[in-house]
Amino acid sequence: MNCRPEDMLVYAVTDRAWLKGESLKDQVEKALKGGVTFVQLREKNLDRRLFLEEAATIKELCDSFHVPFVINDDVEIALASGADGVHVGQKDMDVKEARRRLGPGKIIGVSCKTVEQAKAAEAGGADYLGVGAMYPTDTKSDTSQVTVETLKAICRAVDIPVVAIGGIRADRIQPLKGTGADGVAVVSAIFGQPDIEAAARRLKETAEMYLGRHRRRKTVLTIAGSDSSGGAGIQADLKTMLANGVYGMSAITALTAQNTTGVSGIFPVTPEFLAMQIDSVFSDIRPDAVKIGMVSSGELIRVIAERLSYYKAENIVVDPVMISTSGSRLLDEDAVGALKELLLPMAAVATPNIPEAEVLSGICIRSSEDMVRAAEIISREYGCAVLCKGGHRLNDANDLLYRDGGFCWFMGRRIDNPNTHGTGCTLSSAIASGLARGYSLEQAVERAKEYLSGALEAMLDLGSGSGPMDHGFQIP
Ligand SMILES: Nc1ncnc2c1ncn2[C@@H]1O[C@H](COP(=O)(O)OP(=O)(O)OP(=O)(O)O)[C@@H](O)[C@H]1O
Ligand SMILES: Cc1ncc(CO)c(N)n1
Ligand SMILES: [Mg+2]
Repeated sequence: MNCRPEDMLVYAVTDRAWLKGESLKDQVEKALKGGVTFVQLREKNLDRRLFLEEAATIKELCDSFHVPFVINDDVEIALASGADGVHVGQKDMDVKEARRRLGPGKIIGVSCKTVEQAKAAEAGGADYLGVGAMYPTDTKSDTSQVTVETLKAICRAVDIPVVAIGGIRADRIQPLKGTGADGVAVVSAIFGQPDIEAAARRLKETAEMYLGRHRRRKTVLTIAGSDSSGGAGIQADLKTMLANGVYGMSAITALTAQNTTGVSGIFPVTPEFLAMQIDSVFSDIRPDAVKIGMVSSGELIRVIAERLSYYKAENIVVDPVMISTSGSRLLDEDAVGALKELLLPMAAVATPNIPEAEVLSGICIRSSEDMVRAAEIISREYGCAVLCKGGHRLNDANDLLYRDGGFCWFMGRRIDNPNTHGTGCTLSSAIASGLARGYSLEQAVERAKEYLSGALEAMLDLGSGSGPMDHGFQIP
């Protein structure tokens, strides 16, 4: 599925009729600042050259806000502008033909009024449905109304996200509560308002109030050590998960007596007790993703691998913690083999720092090229994606993701902050949070780096050593 329920929450459809002298770009930017989660460019009579120009402009803007962008009806403009997809009506191009032309990676939305139309659209490959008109609307005069009961029946009948559309305003959202709709698509309730940004924000708050509750909060389990100073380990993980919009849970592998200057003691739990913690969580609240941090011994690693395999855990992020920022060994040397053979093959992604990547790959890393080679060796050897983190480099904070034979760089501006305790724990937990919420690995890494940079830029300065970050920083 290329789009997620949360993308539908506030779906803005443009309408040139509301421009009133400002550009469409300015209007859409205000809507994006107000928090709209999806944008559709709808043009019915615009010259095609201008249509394409407008589409390319809005696409660039939406990309900068990480908001999906589709074109109404016109597949060719969608392809030419690089839009994320199209939205087609019942009288427009058939969804299967649209899929044939757009390919698997694009979003296709389909307008529906009945359960039969909805099921046919889903079967044809639609990624979401637009259902309406829920109320009388000026935007589309030739459309009949859909009842709340029909909307509810459609939401029950399909698994793909559903957005309600047609004459919707903030004061008309409450009747949609409990239908299962994932959000509302609006035109004049945003673009026809004097303060577009404020209108978008009010719609989002109202939609979250009445429609957000049925979308289950995503959950993430961290299996890691406790850092008494709160800057790394499960403490950093849980703070990071909260800040990244998921519900965090923890199974503790070891207690560490630790602060910003070092680790003065490690008290591992027994394998039996670690298994009990994992079982307690999975038997009651299934995690949508799992982050594995500090695991000090091979026997604890074996228990984790066995339990996660039993539960068929998904979206596993393995942070191969070996040495703390303060230089203390956190993984027994004889456990490296178990980590490689048992945990890496289960991982959606492993996130070694440079020293850890050297241990796992067996090569020295002195350059960007070495980072690529090391990540490739680990990825090919253990079958997982590998994000080789660049925090230990001097001039930048670029991280290298290697997966399926290809690689890409995530550029990071070097932040002049000596307090980097827990950066690795924080990044891997933020990645797990993104995977739990349905982002792709690349999107999850990008959002995680954005979060981490903000938490570093907050310049928290605690302790006499390399201090923790400000996890309370919220990304937009
Ligand atoms: N000074 C910095 N400025 C910007 N980003 C940084 C900085 N230091 C680290 N990072 C980023 O933080 C993330 C973690 O990288 P790092 O190499 O610090 O991991 P780590 O050594 O495993 O951390 P930890 O010591 O917490 O285990 C990476 O995305 C890296 O690019
Ligand atoms: C408990 C714990 N896990 C991970 C790290 C890595 O920084 C740390 N310092 N402490
Ligand atoms: Mg680390």
